[in-house]
Amino acid sequence: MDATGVLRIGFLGPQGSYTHDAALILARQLTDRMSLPSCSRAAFEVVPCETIPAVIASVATSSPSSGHPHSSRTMMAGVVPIENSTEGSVTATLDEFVRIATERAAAAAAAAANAAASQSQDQEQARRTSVKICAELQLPIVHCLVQKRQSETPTLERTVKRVYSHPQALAQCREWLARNLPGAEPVPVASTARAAELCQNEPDAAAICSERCGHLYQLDIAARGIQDLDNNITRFVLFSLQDNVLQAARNLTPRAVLNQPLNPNATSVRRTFLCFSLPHTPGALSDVLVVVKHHHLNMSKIESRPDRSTPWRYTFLLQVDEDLPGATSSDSAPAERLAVAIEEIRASRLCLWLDVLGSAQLALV
Ligand SMILES: O=C(O)C(=O)C[C@]1(C(=O)O)C=C[C@@H](O)C=C1
Repeated sequence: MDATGVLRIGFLGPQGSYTHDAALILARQLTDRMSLPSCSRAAFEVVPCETIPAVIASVATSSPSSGHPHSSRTMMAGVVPIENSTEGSVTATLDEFVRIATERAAAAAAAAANAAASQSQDQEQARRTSVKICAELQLPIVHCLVQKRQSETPTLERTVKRVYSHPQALAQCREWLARNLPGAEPVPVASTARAAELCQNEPDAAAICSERCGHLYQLDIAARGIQDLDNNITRFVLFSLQDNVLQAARNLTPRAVLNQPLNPNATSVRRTFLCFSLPHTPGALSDVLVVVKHHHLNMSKIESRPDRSTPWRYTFLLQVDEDLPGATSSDSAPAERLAVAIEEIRASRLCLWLDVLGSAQLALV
């Protein structure tokens, strides 16, 4: 909670974006966990930001560690999309987390070497130092084509010259657009809700967004379920640098369907997000992966992002799930195995640096 007792959570806005849906679900489930004994539920406020970097910056820079401990406008946490099952990674999100990990690693190296970094650098690094991913939510994504309300119902072909949406949403509907609106120009904008907002004033434009978003901006729903794959799911992550949020989120296994009773027998797995840089030597990546394998940890995703300081060099993001069906009962507890694996990678200096971006509990229903 901030000074006003309200949990403020930033999200990629404006209102009506899919990230808004995710932020509302996560905020409700998180505040249920944070409720004080005397009241039923802590209050929350979800706050729209214009871009993914802005969501992350709002959390990293308005925290108590930024020197404003009593600010009533503290952004306690943020929600951003990280991956879609059809189109893959949300690179803007990955690049922001890579930036945080890189700065944190540099700060740790400077502290270790007792380097005399300038004060302003220290402050900038300190702000981002403890941002951690702490929960993951997966939402089914069903896209609609929406248009400004019109009195008659003209055909799509004749009326739509431009289709606004977030690049991920345009890509998830690529085949539908080619089949149904071959003459319309796809126009990428910051979010699906921003797209809906834009086409409120443009009769010859359409937007791709959710049905809720179309209604929110009082638009006509011209077509429903236009994503190319029926099974279209986006993963969102909650992140924070506040101890009470990180603590409350620790065992949170967020569900997309709110009123669904929790299955008491559902098992859950802990997912940890690692980020590292490697020496440019043969076998460097495989040496790290061998450690993960030896400790019976399940690598669920690997991704490399360009290192912005040197062309053709990369930083790696690794997702490790602490449960593997092949692990035997004689193995130590999964969390312990992960800690040992990380320690081994660090002690053997297999990476130039390695940062733990955070962990999230996932329900296996
Ligand atoms: O534009 C939005 O509504 C978002 O919340 C972003 C986003 C994304 O980046 O993947 C979220 C879910 C869908 O996959 C499409 C767009």
